[in-house]
Amino acid sequence: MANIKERNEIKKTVDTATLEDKTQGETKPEIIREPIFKTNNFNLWYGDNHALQDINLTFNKNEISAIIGPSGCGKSTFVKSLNRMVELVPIVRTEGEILYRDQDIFERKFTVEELRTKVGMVFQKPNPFPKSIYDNVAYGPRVHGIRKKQILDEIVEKSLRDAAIWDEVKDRLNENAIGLSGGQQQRICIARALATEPDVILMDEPTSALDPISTTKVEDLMQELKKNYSIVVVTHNMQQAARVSDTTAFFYQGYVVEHDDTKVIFENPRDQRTEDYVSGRFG
Ligand SMILES: Nc1ncnc2c1ncn2[C@@H]1O[C@H](COP(=O)(O)OP(=O)(O)OP(=O)(O)O)[C@@H](O)[C@H]1O
Repeated sequence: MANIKERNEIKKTVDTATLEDKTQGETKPEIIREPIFKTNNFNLWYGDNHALQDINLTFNKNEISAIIGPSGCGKSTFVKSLNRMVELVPIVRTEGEILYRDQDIFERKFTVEELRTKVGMVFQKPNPFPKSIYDNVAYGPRVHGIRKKQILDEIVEKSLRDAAIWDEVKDRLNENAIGLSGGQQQRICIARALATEPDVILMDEPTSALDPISTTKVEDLMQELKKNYSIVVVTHNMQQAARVSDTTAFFYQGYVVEHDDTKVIFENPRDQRTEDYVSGRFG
């Protein structure tokens, strides 16, 4: 096992460079990891409660980045900081930087609306509007001023296809979305998030209210989506993090204990607390 310094060096190389493996005399496809989000000493307080402490994380484009950790450690708070939704809580105060594509999301010139168009969110409990399936998906584009039926039709179909639910709902687009199963509702919510053409999708425990079959569908969908989007997912389900994610960050009591490739976090973690958590010794 490489020592910490060596492993940091390896990680640095992987994070910033183009990798070529010529060990077998052949060149493997290049792996380029391009940062999409980077936080620099990010801190957050709810009143006096210092809920996030010196968070330094980098998430890469076209990867699934998982956030794990025991209840109350700040996972949801962190993910809601990435699209500034957390600021809806009036007692919130933040310090430090969150860079989205190298741009500080707290800078004046970057509006919250612009940020949330680029960084969509899917919640724990499917929350479709009590409207038709069509109107749920067309909602965001309409807010952005798209009125032409033909364009809306195209966006709705593409979003539902990308969310892997088109075949199930194409003949009932005018039915109320509330009448769908939980798993279908969650994919409608994913389609709704996709309809505004985001770059990043934040998912806060997207399958915790779903049955195992729906969970598998959403996990398969995440694998498809990462080809075109970047995903940050909070999960309580360790197997899910291990199955779907490229990197995993382990949060504990408001700070990041360890962030690395998911394989390392689950098979060879540096920190005893990570080892104890991923092996189910506490949680
Ligand atoms: N709206 C809020 N107002 C005040 N404090 C809050 C609020 N939301 C969260 N907190 C506090 O911030 C800390 C982190 O909570 P958070 O919900 O981010 O944790 P979590 O890891 O997502 O937990 P869980 O896994 O149970 O969802 C906790 O101490 C919590 O009590």
